[in-house]
Amino acid sequence: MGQRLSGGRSCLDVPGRRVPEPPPPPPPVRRKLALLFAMLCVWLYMFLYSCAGSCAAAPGLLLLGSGSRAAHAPPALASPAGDGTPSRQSFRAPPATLLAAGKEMAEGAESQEEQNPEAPDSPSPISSFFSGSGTKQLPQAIIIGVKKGGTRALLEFLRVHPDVRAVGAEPHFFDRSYDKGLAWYRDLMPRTLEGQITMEKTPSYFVTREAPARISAMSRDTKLIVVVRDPVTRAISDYTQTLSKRPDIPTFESLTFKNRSAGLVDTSWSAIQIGIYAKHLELWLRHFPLGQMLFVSGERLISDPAGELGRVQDFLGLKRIITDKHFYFNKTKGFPCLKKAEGSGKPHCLGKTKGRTHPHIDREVVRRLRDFYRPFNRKFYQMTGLDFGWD
Ligand SMILES: Nc1ncnc2c1ncn2[C@@H]1O[C@H](COP(=O)(O)OS(=O)(=O)O)[C@@H](OP(=O)(O)O)[C@H]1O
Repeated sequence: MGQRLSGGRSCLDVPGRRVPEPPPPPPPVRRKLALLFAMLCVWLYMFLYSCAGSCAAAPGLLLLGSGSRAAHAPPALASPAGDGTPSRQSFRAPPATLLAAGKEMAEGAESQEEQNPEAPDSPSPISSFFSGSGTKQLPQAIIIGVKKGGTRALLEFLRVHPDVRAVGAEPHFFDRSYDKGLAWYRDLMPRTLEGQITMEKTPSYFVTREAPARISAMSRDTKLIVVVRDPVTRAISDYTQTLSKRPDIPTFESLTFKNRSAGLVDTSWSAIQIGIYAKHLELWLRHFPLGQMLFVSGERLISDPAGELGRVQDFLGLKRIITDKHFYFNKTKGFPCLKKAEGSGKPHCLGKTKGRTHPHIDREVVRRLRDFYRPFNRKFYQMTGLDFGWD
């Protein structure tokens, strides 16, 4: 008698013969497996595609999928053609004029930020994996100043954001290399995906007479960030930097005055001139509305980095991803540091050239300088609508 596999009669039921090997899984099961496999492939592809930009900027895979690109895209800067060609271009210009000139001995070599290890252009392994994706865009946001304000700290902190891609070194395009043209400038930029913001920082732009018109010619929509710091401390910081390179320069006290007994401050010394923020800001306001500029407190960037970063992310139209969870206070360094740096994912403080010990400055000179800056500071508070509390 034939064996029955199921309750009903089967055409395989042959009387007197054994049932052959069990048949392969019925077609619906195989189809389901194939469908599952296909879905897995599609999901994997979408996952890799969506994280391409985020991974490239994020400290590690922990931030994957946290991107907010499309929802927080900045105003488009790209040309109507979408190839990043700016709508208004300006090529071949004479060299820019530094407003803050003079006292050559205590200037010059220090007009450029020292090469520092926290400003790598070399991408992380993940970034390298995705380096072929995206296109190079002109920056939509620039940290234009001020020198010694805390500009490197701000950029390094911002780079943690998956939607921010920034060039590591200072390009100095709008002050020193403008004649090289916008195509040259754009080529310095990292690749970005749609919705990611391209940024750079060059603090000397804030005191470069030609910079406002030139940036506006690139794009009137460029967002400008200025990190400001008490101009007296800033001047001492500036001097300290120069002193570290040229220990033979005159004292801060002697460089500060044209005539010390008369109390006449030397405004031609760049260390002094850069801190007259109201005067520089006037030039920018001829080309940009105030609302397109964000003033970051250099002091609060140290005391409350997450708070200042919150303001910056809002200004850039970014989701608030960088929070106090990203920072810790390093007692040895005496500054906030990143728990996970962009690229390495390891704890990271800024290098030795940031956070130097300042030399002692005669109290009377500091007092005179405070008196000198007070009216300019007040004007600056008035213009920006922000009281930085330096007086
Ligand atoms: N987190 C953190 N770590 C280290 N340093 C910090 C940080 N936040 C702000 N700062 C302050 O940044 C000052 C240097 O400013 P900049 O980066 O704008 O300098 S530069 O113009 O690019 O040379 C630097 O000035 P000095 O202290 O005078 O060296 C620092 O006070």
